[in-house]
Amino acid sequence: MWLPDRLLAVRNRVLSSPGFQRWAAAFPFTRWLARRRSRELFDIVAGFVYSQVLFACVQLKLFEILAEGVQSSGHLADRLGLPPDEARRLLRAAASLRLAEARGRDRFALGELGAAMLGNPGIAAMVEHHAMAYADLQDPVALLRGEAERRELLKYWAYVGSERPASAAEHAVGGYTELMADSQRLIASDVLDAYSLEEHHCLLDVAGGDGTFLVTAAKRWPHLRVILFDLPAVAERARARFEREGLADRAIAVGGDVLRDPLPQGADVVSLVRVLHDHDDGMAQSFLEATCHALPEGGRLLVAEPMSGTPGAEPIGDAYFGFYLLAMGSGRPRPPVEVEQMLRDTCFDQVRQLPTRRPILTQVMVARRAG
Ligand SMILES: C[S@@+](CC[C@H](N)C(=O)[O-])C[C@H]1O[C@@H](n2cnc3c(N)ncnc32)[C@H](O)[C@@H]1O
Repeated sequence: MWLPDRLLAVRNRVLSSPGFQRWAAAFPFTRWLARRRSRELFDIVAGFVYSQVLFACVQLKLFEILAEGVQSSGHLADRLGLPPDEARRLLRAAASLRLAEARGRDRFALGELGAAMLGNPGIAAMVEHHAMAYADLQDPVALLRGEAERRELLKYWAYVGSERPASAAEHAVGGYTELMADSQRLIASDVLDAYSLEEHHCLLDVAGGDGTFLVTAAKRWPHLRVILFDLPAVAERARARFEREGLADRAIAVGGDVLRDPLPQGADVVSLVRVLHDHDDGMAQSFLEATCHALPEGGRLLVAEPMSGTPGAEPIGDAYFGFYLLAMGSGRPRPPVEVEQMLRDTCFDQVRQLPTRRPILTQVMVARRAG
């Protein structure tokens, strides 16, 4: 065995020995580390229960109620429609997770994380739709083996596994399009802070959802024309959005299927935001090839999505998106080096990864359309 592997095996043998664990928990210099390790492990063990506490808070609109001010648990029980003891149980659980905050013996206020939830309504929408993801993830081994029976997310994401996604009706795309729009608000500004469109004249957002990303870009750069391409029922929503935002003179929405229809011409920069990781390798490559045909030589491609192995956000890319996309039935988070290779294998060069404010939300890569 290679020396580092042998050392790793020794470390793991020591860490898993009950005698060592007892000693480390008692010894003053290792006690803090032992406590941190056991807390980290317990957080993983209990993660589902923590999520369900949050789910209950969101469903009962606890954060909105607490935002009105400090209240007694009895008063909160009435407002939440819960028996007093169970309201207290929920409030204490929420306080332990910093979603709420205990004030005195029996009064509660909004906690730090509850306040952050209120500021980002997209997170609450995500929490509510997780009911489907968790139903699908009930038997992860069956999912990994391709033997799972329940597939709620597959129905929710109407385009996944569909032969003719372009024929998806409005009611089939409405749910996921709204969910994406809610979370896109957080992402768009980080992406556009990482890459300025000042020097570009026309941005084509492929699979751009309801246009939230393009609206943010168009408002930031008043000279910029923007084109959205998505499935017809989704593009229709974007068209209405552009009109509502007063952008109809420089924003258009085109409906179609990236894999069958030509993309609109005329853009000098194309974006794929949270698109590649949604698709298995062959399909993701086809999306990239379509963008090659839409861009002139020297045009730029922006790829923005959470990626595998992001320092400080490893569990988001690899555990959360890895298993979410498994349950959805398509795609996988890729490390930047793989995304770069896919870009080079199509028509792109000068691939660069750009730093983003919150890599936990998205990574950004920019590449040049080669000749
Ligand atoms: C995960 S969402 C991302 C939406 C948006 N870019 C964002 O980040 O909010 C993926 C988008 O791809 C679109 N899409 C999926 N397959 C497509 C296809 N074959 N042609 C065109 N759009 C497609 C979906 O309708 C959806 O809007």
